[in-house]
Amino acid sequence: MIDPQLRIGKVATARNADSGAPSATYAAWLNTVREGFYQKPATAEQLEELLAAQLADARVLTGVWDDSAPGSLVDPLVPVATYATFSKTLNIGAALLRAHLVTSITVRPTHRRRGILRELLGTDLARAKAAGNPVAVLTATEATIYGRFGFGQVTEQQTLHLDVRGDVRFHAAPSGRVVVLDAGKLAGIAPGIFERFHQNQLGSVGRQEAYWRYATGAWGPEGPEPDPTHRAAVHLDTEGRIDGYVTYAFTGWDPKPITLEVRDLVATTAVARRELFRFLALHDLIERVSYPMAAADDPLPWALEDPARVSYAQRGHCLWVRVLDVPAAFAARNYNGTGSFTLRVEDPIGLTGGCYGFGLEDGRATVSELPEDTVADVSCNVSALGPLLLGAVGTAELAGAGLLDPASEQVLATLAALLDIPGSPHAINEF
Ligand SMILES: CC(=O)SCCNC(=O)CCNC(=O)[C@H](O)C(C)(C)COP(=O)(O)OP(=O)(O)OC[C@H]1O[C@@H](n2cnc3c(N)ncnc32)[C@H](O)[C@@H]1OP(=O)(O)O
Repeated sequence: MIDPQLRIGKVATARNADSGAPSATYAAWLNTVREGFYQKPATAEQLEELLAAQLADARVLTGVWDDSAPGSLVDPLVPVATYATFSKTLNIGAALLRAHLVTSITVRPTHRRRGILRELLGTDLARAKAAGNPVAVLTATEATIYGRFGFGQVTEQQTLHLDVRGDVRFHAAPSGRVVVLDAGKLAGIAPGIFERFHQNQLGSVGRQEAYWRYATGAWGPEGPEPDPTHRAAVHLDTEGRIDGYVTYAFTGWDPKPITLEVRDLVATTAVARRELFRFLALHDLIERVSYPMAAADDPLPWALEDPARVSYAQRGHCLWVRVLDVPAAFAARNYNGTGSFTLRVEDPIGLTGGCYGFGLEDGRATVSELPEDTVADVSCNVSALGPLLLGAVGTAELAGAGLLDPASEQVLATLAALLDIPGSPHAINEF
């Protein structure tokens, strides 16, 4: 429960009836989010852009207002906390699972540690479960916040630096061709290429509208305004079909090394990805290509005669997954072969706790809730279910980390044989 003078409500995205402009309530909400992440207030043009993008995402916006604040000092439209959600899909290997995306959480310093986040997230996750979402996902600012709410980290990201001084040699001969194009042309290309990537990449999350605006350079790193430094190229396969794109920018002659920064790189095949990196490496006068969304096990070094040209920085957590419906989520993933086991889940906020029976046949599962007093083969906290669902790490590693508690070594070996499937989850977006 939060303080009684705090009022939680939805923020209408409806436009002002007379002017058609974003409403004052929306503007106050949005600028509170921006303040929470230390961004400048949005201009009228930026507000318009951001509202249009959030409408395209069909976001549900929530605010918390403190009615006890002195009216002479504070605009009553300005909330003390913000919260937003929208709906996309999460690739769990065998299926795209409907996912409840949580974002834009801010609580003003004057109202922190009074349970506002707990109230907003707890209520929202219960609603998301009731609405039939098997999972909720978010990207977190700090790794220590969301485990207590049942989220588990499933992907990492790091910045890849490719030293492109001299001749960068690849093992494979060039394949297909790369075409540099006006970034505006990506409006009709980027969503389809990403969708093909998303269908095949374990851990990928559907992208919000903002990504298509970034792709064309209509939005830049500084926010929703055109970015004249933005460049784009596509890769065409040997049949002339577009199978990947990259957007990038020159970051200036200082500081050194002189860098070409990748804004986004989406490839539907390993060859397209390799060829887009080859294209980036071919730029004269550039010393380094930098790519911020590399996976923990990025394959690029394997493509190079000199893998030591690749180095990494800023490794950190990216995607966090919270299972809301164990039977629905786990019946949708792949397994190895045939077998059975029982799993007990502890859920401190009471959404998924209980005992579940897994019946596996030829790699597919039927998962059902069992009586509370069932003896379980393995038990875990709900926060281990995200990594378990996506195979973010092996079952033995999860147990070794203290996140999974098997009844015996034999049970662990059986679980590893059934659950450990090839592939590592990776997401190339933030939200
Ligand atoms: C998905 C996203 O939007 S990620 C972005 C999150 N937002 C930010 O980082 C912006 C700056 N930070 C904030 O606005 C706030 O400090 C928030 C949102 C992180 C926390 O909001 P609060 O209302 O203060 O959290 P609340 O009081 O409900 O705390 C809930 C629990 O989380 C813990 N917690 C809160 N913030 C943090 C933190 N930064 N690090 C670790 N634990 C935290 C609290 O200790 C509490 O734990 P407990 O209930 O187990 O004792």
